[in-house]
Amino acid sequence: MPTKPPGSPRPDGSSRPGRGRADARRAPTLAGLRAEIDRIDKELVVLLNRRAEVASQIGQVKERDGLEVWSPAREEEVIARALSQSQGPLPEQTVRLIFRELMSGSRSIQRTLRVACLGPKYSYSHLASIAKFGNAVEHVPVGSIAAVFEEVNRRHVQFGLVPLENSTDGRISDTLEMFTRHSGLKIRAEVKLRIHHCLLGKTPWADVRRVFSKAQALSQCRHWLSKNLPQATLHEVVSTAHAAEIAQREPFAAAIASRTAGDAYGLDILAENIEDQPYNVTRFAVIAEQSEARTGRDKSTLLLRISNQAGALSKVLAPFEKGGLNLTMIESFPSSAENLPGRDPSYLFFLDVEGHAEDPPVSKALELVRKRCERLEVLGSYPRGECVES
Ligand SMILES: O=C(O)C(=O)C[C@]1(C(=O)O)C=C[C@@H](O)C=C1
Repeated sequence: MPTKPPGSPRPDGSSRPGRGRADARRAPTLAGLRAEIDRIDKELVVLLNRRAEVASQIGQVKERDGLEVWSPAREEEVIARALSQSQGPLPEQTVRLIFRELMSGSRSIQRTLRVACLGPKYSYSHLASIAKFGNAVEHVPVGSIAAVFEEVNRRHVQFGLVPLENSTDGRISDTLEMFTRHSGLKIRAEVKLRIHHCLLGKTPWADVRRVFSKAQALSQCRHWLSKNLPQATLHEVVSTAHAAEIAQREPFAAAIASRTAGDAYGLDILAENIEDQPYNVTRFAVIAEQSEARTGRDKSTLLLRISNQAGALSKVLAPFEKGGLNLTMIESFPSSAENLPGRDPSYLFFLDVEGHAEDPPVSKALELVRKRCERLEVLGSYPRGECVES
C-alpha cells in the first residue's frame, strides 16, 4: 500500500525547522520517497518468495505426474497476462524481462535446465536462449549448429537453440539441412529476436582495415559497410562472438556483433544499429525430443518431399487452401542426400502453417497432403512467439 512521505525529513533524515507539515506533503523528499520504495520492496520480496514456493509445489506435482518442468505455452500466457494487467509507467520490455527471470528462477527451483546453442558466449544464439529461458539455466555454447542437434540427441542437454531464418537474409541452410537428416528432434518453441548490430573494436573507425563477423551479419550490414568502411576487407568467421574475440586482440580489426558481446569482450562501440534494414529479426527454434501441447495460438513447421513433376507442388498445397489454413513460410531445399542416380531429383520444402498438428482442420489437411507427397514430417507444433529485443 502506498504511504505518504513522512513530515519534512532531509536527505540525511533530519527535520527542517520552521516549515509546516502541509509544505512537506506538497514537496516529497528524496529520503521520504526512498523510504516508500524500501517498504514496497519488502512487500515485493515476500510476494516473490510466496510465488516461488507455489512454483516449487508445481515442480513436485510435475515430478509425480511425469510432466516436463518447462512449459513455454504457460510462460507465454503468464507474460501476456502480466502485460495486459500492467497499467503503470513501467515499460513493456521491463515487465517482460522481470517475468522472464521470475519464471527462469522458478524453473531452476524445480530443476536446472541445460540449453545448447551456437557459441561462444554472447553470440546472438546465446542472447536468444537468454531471451527464451532467462539466466537461471545452464547455457552450453557449442561450435556448430550440427553440434547443437548432437547435444540434444545425446541427451547432454534438454534443449537446443538454432537459427531458422532472418528477415533480411533468409533461411539458415545449416539448420534446415540438419532437419532433413531424420534427426527425430522436434521444434518445441520459437524465439523471434530483434537484431541490432554494432561495429566494435579498439581501433578508431578511420583506422579499421579488417571487419570480422558471421556471414549473415556481414550480409545484413552490406550497404552500411560499403558506404562507411570502403577501405576495409570483410572476413567471415563462425560466429559474431568469435569475431568480437578477434577484434579484441588483432590490430586494425573490428567486429560486427551485439552490444552485449562488445561489453563482454571489452570493446568500444564504434557505431551502432548498422543493420541495413531497421526491421532485422532472426527467428530461432528451440529443439527438443518432443513437441508442445496445443494452446490455441500455435504454428506448425512441416518438411515435405515432393516429386519433380508439373503441378506436384500446387496439388500438395491445395488441402491447406481448402482448409482455410494460412501458410506463413515456404522454402525449397535441394534434397541431394536423398536423390538416387538415374531418377529425376525431387525437392524438399519447409512450410509453416498456422495451427497445431492436432487441431482438426490441420490434421485433416495433413492427412490429404501425406497422400500427395513422398515424405511428410511434422517438425513441430509450438506456440507462436512474440518478437523480443536483443
Ligand atoms: O506453471 C508451471 O508449470 C510452472 O512450473 C510455473 C512457472 C512459473 O513460474 O510461472 C515456471 C515454469 C514453467 O515453465 C511455467 C510457469
